[in-house]
Amino acid sequence: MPAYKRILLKLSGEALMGDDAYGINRATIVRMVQEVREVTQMGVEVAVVIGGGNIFRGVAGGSVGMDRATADYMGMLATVMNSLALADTMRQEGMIARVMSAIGIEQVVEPYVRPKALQYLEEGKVVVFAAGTGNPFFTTDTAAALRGAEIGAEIVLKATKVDGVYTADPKKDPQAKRYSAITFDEAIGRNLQVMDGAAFALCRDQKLPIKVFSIFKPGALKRVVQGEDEGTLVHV
Ligand SMILES: Nc1ncnc2c1ncn2[C@@H]1O[C@H](COP(=O)(O)OP(=O)(O)OP(=O)(O)O)[C@@H](O)[C@H]1O
Ligand SMILES: O=c1ccn([C@@H]2O[C@H](COP(=O)(O)O)[C@@H](O)[C@H]2O)c(=O)[nH]1
Repeated sequence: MPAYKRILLKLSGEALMGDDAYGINRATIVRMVQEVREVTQMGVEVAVVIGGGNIFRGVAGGSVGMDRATADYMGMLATVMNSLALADTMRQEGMIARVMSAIGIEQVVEPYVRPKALQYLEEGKVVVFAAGTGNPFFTTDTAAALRGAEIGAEIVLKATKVDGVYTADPKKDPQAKRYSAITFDEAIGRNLQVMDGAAFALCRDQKLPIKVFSIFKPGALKRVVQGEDEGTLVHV
């Protein structure tokens, strides 16, 4: 029995690489999609935001001398590519998905129109929100918070490379301890970098909880959706 009727799932772009150095690993994207399918089969309405870190990060482009806003637009276009790959894999796995872009690219995908997105969700289609917020200087974490709030999702699920929120970055500090739950104020106050501050602040203001869990752990998404103890809950 699912604990939620509608979720916003934020999928790590970087995780799409699997063991490759760059791009989209076929086996990885298929496995991710199969996990999403399991959840849709439980009757949960699923909207997805996928990152672009496997292809391009604006902040990295900016740091090597590119104009930051231009680099960020390239990052947003990277998320469009990932979204197309995700929706196509969903189609191959027997699901119906629609990609909606926050930046105009109409020959490729339809634009984001909130009522249309709501209609798709009510019809049981998976909606993939591409191009982040459509604005530079943001990330897809903030896009997930924004779209999650707009569509009335009950929770934002951040499926990432680590299995929760830690006292420090667990990839850098082996002594870091995982929280099973943490408030938004604490996460913001401690400057925990697992998600950007804008995303935390938006979810806090909208009282939209976030669950952070590992995208690499088989069955973790299903357990989260069933309300089981998995990852870290960030709450008001
Ligand atoms: N306090 C913390 N707790 C957990 N993870 C942290 C913390 N601080 C930093 N991190 C890092 O944050 C990363 C997750 O955020 P990030 O935005 O980089 O990934 P993503 O959303 O999975 O990727 P993408 O941007 O490609 O979609 C983790 O891989 C982890 O190393
Ligand atoms: O609203 C947004 C979302 C993303 N970007 C740019 O895209 C890249 C990739 O997104 P990640 O969340 O880092 O995976 C990001 O680094 C930004 O450069 C953006 O500008 N606005």
